[in-house]
Amino acid sequence: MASIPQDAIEFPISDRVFLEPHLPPKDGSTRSPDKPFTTLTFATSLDSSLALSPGARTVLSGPQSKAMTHYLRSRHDGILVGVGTAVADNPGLNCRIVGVGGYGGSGDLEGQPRPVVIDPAARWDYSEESKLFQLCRQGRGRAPWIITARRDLPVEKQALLQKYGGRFISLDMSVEEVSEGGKEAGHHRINWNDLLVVLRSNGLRSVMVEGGGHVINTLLEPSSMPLIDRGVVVSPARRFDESGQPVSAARLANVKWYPFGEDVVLCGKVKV
Ligand SMILES: NC(=O)C1=CN([C@@H]2O[C@H](COP(=O)(O)OP(=O)(O)OC[C@H]3O[C@@H](n4cnc5c(N)ncnc54)[C@H](O)[C@@H]3O)[C@@H](O)[C@H]2O)C=CC1
Ligand SMILES: Nc1nc(O)c(N)c(N[C@@H]2O[C@H](COP(=O)(O)O)[C@@H](O)[C@H]2O)n1
Repeated sequence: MASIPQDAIEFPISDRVFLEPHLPPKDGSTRSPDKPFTTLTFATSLDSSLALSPGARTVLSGPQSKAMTHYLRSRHDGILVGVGTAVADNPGLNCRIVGVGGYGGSGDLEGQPRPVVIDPAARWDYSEESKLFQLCRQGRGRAPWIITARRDLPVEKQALLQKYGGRFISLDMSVEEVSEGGKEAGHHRINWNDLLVVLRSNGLRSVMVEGGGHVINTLLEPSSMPLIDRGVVVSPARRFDESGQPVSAARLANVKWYPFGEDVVLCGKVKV
């Protein structure tokens, strides 16, 4: 057996049982033939925050639920975050569970998910020192795919990605005009259906969406929420019924709560 890095995490078999009904089927089958099984997962504090302040890397999960996150990662082909999270957290986006590739498993990257970063304007200023690429060099993680609307991609950025087996994937996105501090600005808006189709056509049979806030809130909008197979809710935009009364933005079916170390884990099926 290959040596196991010191940051490897154990996730006991007994703790895996409750998660199984919420996970992508092991045979790779999906509800829809052209899209991956999509799980939305994130940690939230009692006051419903993802982080202490916008863009601050914040550890909310206790050790057991962090281990659960890593186990979930091992069960998905891809992990998706927005560029806000990539910039704020400098994340590894790999899986540290003992037995996956790079953590005592086979020498290759078996069980290691593909990081996917939504970065419409290609603003993420990654380098050789970014944690993701350090892990690639150590054989403990895969290089990211970056989903972008930009066509004129910087050559050096492309070269660095390619060196580690990552790449940019171009996707058409609409641009929304918004007013920011009195100034007009254009914000890209991804079509989640298109994105999932592209990820499936690139070989991902399952995707775990981790955050951050903008990613979660747009995925939970009524038009894209049906694309989620499993997940929970944080703070999506308000919805109103025909008479203008506010209605809850998302509800879950088959809800299960599991006390887990110092945290509580909520799993469910998004009810459309
Ligand atoms: N507690 C948790 O489980 C997690 C917490 N976080 C936290 O979330 C914070 C980052 O959240 P945000 O700033 O909201 O950043 P984000 O990670 O949601 O990224 C936002 C950016 O990604 C792109 N993007 C996202 N959704 C898009 C869409 N539908 N269409 C087009 N482009 C899109 C845009 O460029 C946007 O500016 C950080 O503090 C991070 O630590 C992040 C992941 C998980
Ligand atoms: N499960 C979970 N709990 C928290 O408290 C978190 N802040 C996060 N964040 C997500 O994990 C990424 C960082 O971890 P790695 O370096 O990849 O191990 C971060 O980017 C968020 O996606 N998750």
